[in-house]
Amino acid sequence: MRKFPIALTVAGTDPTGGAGVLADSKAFHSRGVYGMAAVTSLTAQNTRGVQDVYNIPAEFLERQLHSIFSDEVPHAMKSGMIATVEMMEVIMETVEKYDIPYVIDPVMIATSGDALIEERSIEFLRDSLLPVAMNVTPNIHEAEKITGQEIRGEADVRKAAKIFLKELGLQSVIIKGGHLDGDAVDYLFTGDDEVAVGESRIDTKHTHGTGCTFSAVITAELAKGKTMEESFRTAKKYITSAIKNSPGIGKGNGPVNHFSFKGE
Ligand SMILES: Nc1ncnc2c1ncn2[C@@H]1O[C@H](COP(=O)(O)OP(=O)(O)O)[C@@H](O)[C@H]1O
Ligand SMILES: Cc1ncc(COP(=O)(O)O)c(N)n1
Repeated sequence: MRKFPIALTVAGTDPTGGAGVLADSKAFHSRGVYGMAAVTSLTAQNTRGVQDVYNIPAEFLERQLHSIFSDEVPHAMKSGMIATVEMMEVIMETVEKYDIPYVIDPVMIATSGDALIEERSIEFLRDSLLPVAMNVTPNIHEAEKITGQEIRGEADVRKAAKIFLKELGLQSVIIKGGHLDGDAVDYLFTGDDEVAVGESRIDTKHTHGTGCTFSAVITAELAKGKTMEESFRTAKKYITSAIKNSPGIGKGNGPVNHFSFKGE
């Protein structure tokens, strides 16, 4: 393990701490990694939904990233909610300049169903941002939006993965099956290799911030120098435990528990 692994998240805020940069930094900390955060949007949201969004001007995101990278280059970074094309451009330039492992959680809508990014950003994400990433972690809805393929089961997941790897220029993709029927199975595709990890579905409404947390754990593990497959397996164990032991905060879809996973 690196002596001081550093992971960076570039994402929005959730003032109730369930999703976005707060969830990410809790996950980084819990995995023994020093966390940094550059904020893309401030949201007014809670476990019941998103009440308002304020997008940070792209120039100010650029300043945050300059402050970080001119001082210390993180070992890995992730992004979550990136509402505008202008912010995506800034992130793309940073990743190209510093060439660090970069995981995209292609956040589009919140668990509550509220839209978090502009529709035109999806095209830029697909055509320009994805190719600079090491990995992307779409849920089923996001994978459908990006690939234009309907995903009903495992065979469709494989077809979509092929598009990510062969047409969109990704080295690897993790398609999360949290929204499919049956067990919660996630799939890592790297070239011709496929690793599927499934856990029994937990009957709960407390899944706010699961996608954020999952990709943050992957990023933390990559920052330590772990492989993509090792990082994926750790993230799956972490999120399962975090959902199982959710603290039951709020009146809606509550957050997960960052204290519960004790594994290596
Ligand atoms: N009810 C559940 N029981 C167990 N695991 C779940 C459940 N819901 C989601 N997960 C897992 O949480 C992670 C986030 O997945 P998903 O809900 O698909 O993404 P998102 O939060 O981006 O919508 C995945 O590892 C998924 O398998
Ligand atoms: C700032 C921010 N980023 C991401 C999400 C999505 O998280 P989830 O889909 O798990 O609710 C969110 N609700 N808010």
